[in-house]
Amino acid sequence: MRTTFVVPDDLDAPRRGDDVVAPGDTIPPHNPMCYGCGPRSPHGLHLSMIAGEGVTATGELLVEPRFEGGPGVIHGGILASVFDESMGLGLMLMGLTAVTVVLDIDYARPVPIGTRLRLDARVLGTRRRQVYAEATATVLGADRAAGEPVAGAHGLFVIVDPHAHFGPTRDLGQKE
Ligand SMILES: CCCCCCCCCCCC(=O)SCCNC(=O)CCNC(=O)[C@H](O)C(C)(C)COP(=O)(O)OP(=O)(O)OC[C@H]1O[C@@H](n2cnc3c(N)ncnc32)[C@H](O)[C@@H]1OP(=O)(O)O
Repeated sequence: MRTTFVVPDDLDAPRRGDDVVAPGDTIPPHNPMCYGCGPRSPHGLHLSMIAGEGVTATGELLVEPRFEGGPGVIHGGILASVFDESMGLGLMLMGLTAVTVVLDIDYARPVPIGTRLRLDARVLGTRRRQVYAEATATVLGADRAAGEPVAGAHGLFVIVDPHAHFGPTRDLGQKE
């Protein structure tokens, strides 16, 4: 996967939080109305990720017709949202809240509607409040050479205090 994103070479190793879900368990949505992971979001992606070992997570996404961009293929912005959320859920395994400040997507192949994608996300490391993560999307059930990713992403997230960060906007959120 080609990328122009530069990952610093002096990152601290990511540490899994103490009170987070075990490997093999579903990472809970951080907000039921979240467009990415919220089960109650009316038009959302309803993305779900499973915790892996360390600070890694995997998930699947069926590319539904409502995700169409170019004729018969996924919209690039939808795929960007999928990557943003899959990395965001993955880094919750560190037991902290962080928000995206940089999202970098590499679109390697068109992704047809009806495709089932496997998502692999992992935190690469941290530097002070910065958290670097990456993710890939691979076609499930395809005979594409050795499961080569069709797209990849890097994200830079910044750790925030959730009460301070979301306090001013919390009342604007959709009510369930
Ligand atoms: C309830 C559960 C919810 C859980 C929520 C989980 C969500 C998961 C999935 C969805 C994720 C999203 O889409 S989040 C939505 C989209 N993102 C946002 O709305 C974020 C908007 N941005 C911000 O609010 C602000 O930039 C902050 C709070 C993130 C940072 O501002 P700040 O607190 O003033 O901190 P600041 O000093 O600027 O930056 C901290 C460090 O990060 C670096 N830094 C900051 N921005 C950048 C940048 N663009 N590129 C490089 N580096 C950067 C700085 O150099 C600094 O490094 P150094 O000095 O340490 O070296």
